[in-house]
Amino acid sequence: MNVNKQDVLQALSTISIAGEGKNMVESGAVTNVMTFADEVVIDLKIATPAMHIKKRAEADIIKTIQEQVFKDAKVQVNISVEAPVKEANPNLIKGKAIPGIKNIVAVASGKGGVGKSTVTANLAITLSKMGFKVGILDADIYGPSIPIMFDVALERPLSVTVDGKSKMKPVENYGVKVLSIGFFTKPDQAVIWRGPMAAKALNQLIFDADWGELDFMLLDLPPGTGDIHLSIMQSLPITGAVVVSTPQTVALADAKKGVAMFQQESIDVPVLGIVENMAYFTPAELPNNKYYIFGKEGAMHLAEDLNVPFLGALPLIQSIREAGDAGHPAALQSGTSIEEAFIEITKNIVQETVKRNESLPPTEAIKITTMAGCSAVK
Ligand SMILES: Nc1ncnc2c1ncn2[C@@H]1O[C@H](COP(=O)(O)OP(=O)(O)OP(=O)(O)O)[C@@H](O)[C@H]1O
Repeated sequence: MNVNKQDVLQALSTISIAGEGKNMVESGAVTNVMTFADEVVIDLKIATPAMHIKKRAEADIIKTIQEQVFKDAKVQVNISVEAPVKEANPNLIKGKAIPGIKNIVAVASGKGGVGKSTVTANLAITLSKMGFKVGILDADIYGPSIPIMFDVALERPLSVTVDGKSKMKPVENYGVKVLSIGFFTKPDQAVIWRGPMAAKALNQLIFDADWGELDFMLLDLPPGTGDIHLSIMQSLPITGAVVVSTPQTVALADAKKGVAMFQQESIDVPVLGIVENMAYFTPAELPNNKYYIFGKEGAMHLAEDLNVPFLGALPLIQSIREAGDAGHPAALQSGTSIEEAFIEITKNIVQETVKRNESLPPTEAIKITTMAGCSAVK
């Protein structure tokens, strides 16, 4: 008997390759059909090299042709594997994803002492007040100050067993989970870290800890732009970075280096924006007076020049320093202008995170913008 090519195609359009929706003719998997009397040769192109998929496709084709076209047909199936070319995704986050942790936001500064940890602590508290699940990983190996700001300096993470593995349980206060490199070093001991060593220690603090579900993990980075930063950035799946600077020229020059560090090819972490800290001084007794001690709007102009978002300004206020030192960050107090300033900055960071995560499922994007009370989603 002569097998008809159209009958073969008709039969093949009733079956599909395992895991694919469309039938194998419509999907383009069948690239050629040749018939010679009772012989049928099928060329098939599939996207996966898995042996069981190949075997199953071959068996299905033979069975279908013999059942639907001619029971004694001699069928030969030539299978080639052609994996689809993956499109480069600029939103792809590098590094191993951490189960349960949705966004890791690194907080950095070029220069030391500009208030990076203060911003991190208050940002975490504001996010938590908005209803997000938040953790801080204090990676500032030169001066881990988060435990003091959260009044947990004397605490130590406990060990818990999760799925048969022993894990560190972050210390928690004010609704924020905290792990700090400071929990494992002596306060008066100068620790000399090399980049890979610091990255390894941080990897343990992330992967060997029971963080649970987190919407945001804030990473308080050490100041500067060195080898340690490179190692940390390359080993963790960071969503984006916030750069803190004062308006002072020397701080701005270093902040510029900080932004450049995130943008360089080997790191390529999106910069969510710049926060201007100590933007002006306002004495408690003269709340309407602003003194631009470190210069005016320098970080704002830097953001414009570098074409990165400006996330907001924070005044230099004695109570911000006092609250941090007392282990009760200023943003915890409601109804103050400091709380308002932190809410504004936090909303902007959430908004930039949603924009950055364009691949975020819409429901998730709406959830996080609604929680922050902003409208990043069109
Ligand atoms: N807006 C502010 N108003 C008043 N004091 C502030 C403000 N921001 C930060 N400070 C104070 O400045 C000091 C340095 O702040 P912080 O430790 O947050 O800086 P840092 O950039 O994290 O420092 P490091 O380089 O050590 O990591 C702290 O005493 C802090 O309380």
